[in-house]
Amino acid sequence: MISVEEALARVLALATPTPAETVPLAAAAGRWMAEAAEARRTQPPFASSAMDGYAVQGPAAKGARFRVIGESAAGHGFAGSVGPGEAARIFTGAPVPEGASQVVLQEDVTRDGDSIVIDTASANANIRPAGDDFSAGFRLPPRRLSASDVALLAAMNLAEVPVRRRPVVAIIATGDELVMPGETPGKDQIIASNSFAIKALAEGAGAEARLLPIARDTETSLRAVFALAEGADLVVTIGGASVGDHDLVAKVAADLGMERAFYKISMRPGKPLMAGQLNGMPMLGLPGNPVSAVVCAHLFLLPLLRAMQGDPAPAPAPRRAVLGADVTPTGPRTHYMRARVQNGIITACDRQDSALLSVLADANALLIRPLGDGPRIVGEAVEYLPI
Ligand SMILES: Nc1nc2c(c(=O)[nH]1)N[C@H]1C(S)=C(S)[C@@H](COP(=O)(O)OP(=O)(O)OC[C@H]3O[C@@H](n4cnc5c(N)ncnc54)[C@H](O)[C@@H]3O)O[C@H]1N2
Ligand code: MOO
Repeated sequence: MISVEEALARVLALATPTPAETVPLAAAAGRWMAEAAEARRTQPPFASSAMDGYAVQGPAAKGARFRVIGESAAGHGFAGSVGPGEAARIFTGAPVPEGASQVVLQEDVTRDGDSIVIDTASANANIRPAGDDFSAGFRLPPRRLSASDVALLAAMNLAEVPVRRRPVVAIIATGDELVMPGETPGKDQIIASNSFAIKALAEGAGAEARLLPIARDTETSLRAVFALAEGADLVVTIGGASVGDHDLVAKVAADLGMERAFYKISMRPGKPLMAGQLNGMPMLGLPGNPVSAVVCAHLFLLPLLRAMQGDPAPAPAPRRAVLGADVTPTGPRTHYMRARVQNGIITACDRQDSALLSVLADANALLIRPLGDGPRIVGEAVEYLPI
């Protein structure tokens, strides 16, 4: 069995970035940029008013009087210039007229016909200089686009953006015991659940996920469903990864030409994970136990999907918290304990069986217990991954 770190390195070595495609900005949130973006203009392009008020040659002293000679509104600047003793009515976002150096808030003046008198003096200019936000040529390095990023790209006057094509993930649940939610299971059957978590996680990471039909525990059925994965960028199987007589995924994948990167990791849950390259496409064989599949997805599938979209640092980033309750020593496998973290305090869930979806759904973190770690007590610092 190899370590989690070694397994992650081998999984990431399977990643090839997907090709770039150009999408309209309105469809770009959540996508990974394929290259840096460059601002086509300066923002703001002119010195603009931060307030509604009067543009004057400042600083305007208390009691000073100015004659209002024009108006500058957003989208309609004042063509003239403001001299000593003169003011232009101005609104937020409007260009500051030539000659003006201060915008006095309208709340701080009394208007008297064509004049204003300053009631309250202020040192604030209330002017945003040209280029205060960014200048033409400003570069946004490649990253996964947030809502704020797409607004920034819009302000940079970019209508579309080159991004990595969404990796297409084919998800294959395996097992004679499985039926789809809503169907009527036979007396020995259960509902396929893992596939929905894996699909949701993959989509959350920017992938396009396809749920293929459930493969039955026969070589023929598995082969048939593997064939449906053709054209995907990544194939993920769930279950059938262990050593039982009906665990056929490794055999069928090998028969189909999978070059194995590894099988089995010293981690808990998730020991029987397999990974490799199947006809030029990376393949992850997740264990069937629901929690094992989801833990493996957080640790390996999501980093792989990030790497396929060009993320230069795709590995999970552990955070730190202090223990809210004691934990017992770990065994010979790194243990990813389902846990709840709140306000920097993390507490492992009472029950850690890898079949318990109700516990997983209650958890918001995986408490990382290094293999061979001793007992840890309340207040000790530990690492965790948010889930
Ligand atoms: N003799 C041994 N037995 C097992 C070992 C071992 O080392 N020696 N490892 C155990 C560990 S650890 C795990 S994890 C499981 C993994 O088994 P498989 O990957 O072969 O998964 P299955 O046997 O197909 O299923 C396990 C469990 O999960 C349920 N399952 C499977 N797929 C789904 C799905 N899509 N949705 C919901 N539930 C699913 C399945 O019904 C089983 O209950 O092996 C241990 N055994
Ligand atoms: O390693 Mo298994 O994944 O304990 O349930």
